[in-house]
Amino acid sequence: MSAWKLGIIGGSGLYALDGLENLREERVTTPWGQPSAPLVHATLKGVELVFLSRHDLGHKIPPSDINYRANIDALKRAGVTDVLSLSACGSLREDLPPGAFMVVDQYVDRTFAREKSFFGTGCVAHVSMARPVCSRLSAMAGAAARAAGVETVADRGTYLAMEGPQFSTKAESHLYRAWGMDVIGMTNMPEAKLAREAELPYASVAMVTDYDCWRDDLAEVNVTDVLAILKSNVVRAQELVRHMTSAMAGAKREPCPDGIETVLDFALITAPEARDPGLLARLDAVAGRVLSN
Ligand SMILES: CSC[C@H]1O[C@H](OP(=O)(O)O)[C@H](O)[C@@H]1O
Ligand SMILES: Nc1ncnc2[nH]cnc12
Repeated sequence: MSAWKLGIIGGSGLYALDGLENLREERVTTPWGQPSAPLVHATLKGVELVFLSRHDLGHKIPPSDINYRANIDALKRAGVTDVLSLSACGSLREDLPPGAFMVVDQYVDRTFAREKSFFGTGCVAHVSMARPVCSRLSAMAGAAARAAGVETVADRGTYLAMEGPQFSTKAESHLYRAWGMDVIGMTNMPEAKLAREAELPYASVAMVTDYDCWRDDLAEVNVTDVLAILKSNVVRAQELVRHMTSAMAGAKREPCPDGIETVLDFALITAPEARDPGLLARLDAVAGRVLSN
């Protein structure tokens, strides 16, 4: 058994994983409230994984109501070493058609109605988000997407996170293209920021379902069309996960090459005597490594 323990956050259309072994469902709560769904502990190709459905079975939770803090805290408590996010997205680029997968390497966060940090009054921290994803996990995700037979795989690109739940106006869609954004979605922020605060290496595969609404020659994005494309994307995402765990089974896990597992060494600013014991207690999983002595 390798030392990898992969956390997988499944987005729209991906409410469960196929082919899991030694499956055990666990309903947990965290100091931040309840995660979106029960954690599914399992093995795949001999690698331990923990699956969490972001919107819950039946797609009950909208992007703004997802308890991102509870989701990341729960995965951290479950002992995952790495987190892979699988998400539907709209494309802002002609050469990323529906069915293409993009491994995200940058974000622009335009969300505004979500809790974005584990830290706050009584324990202030500022982590770097300059390089928001884990380069090793992202490279593995790109290789696994190709091995899964995905025709168009982009190894990098910027994901614009919008608040939603409404899709964008044409003016917004054109603006984001002018900004050089590649894909658009509603969930990767603050998820990626919180994973970083929790010192969890995070990678995200954005699976294109539509061209949003910037193309005048095509119908504007709507849920019915998204669902039709999602079905085939999800089959390939399941295959991607199988290839990813195969690669992990064959490679001993070394510490994250980007130093993500120790970012809090350089992030806490509140003097020890000024820290709020109540907040410190809630941070036991996320920041216990640096706060426990
Ligand atoms: C069903 S279309 C809009 C919905 O899909 C994406 O969700 P996820 O990132 O969890 O796959 C998008 O962000 C919206 O929440
Ligand atoms: N066009 C779009 N905008 C935001 N989120 C999406 N998820 C899938 N397609 C999307």
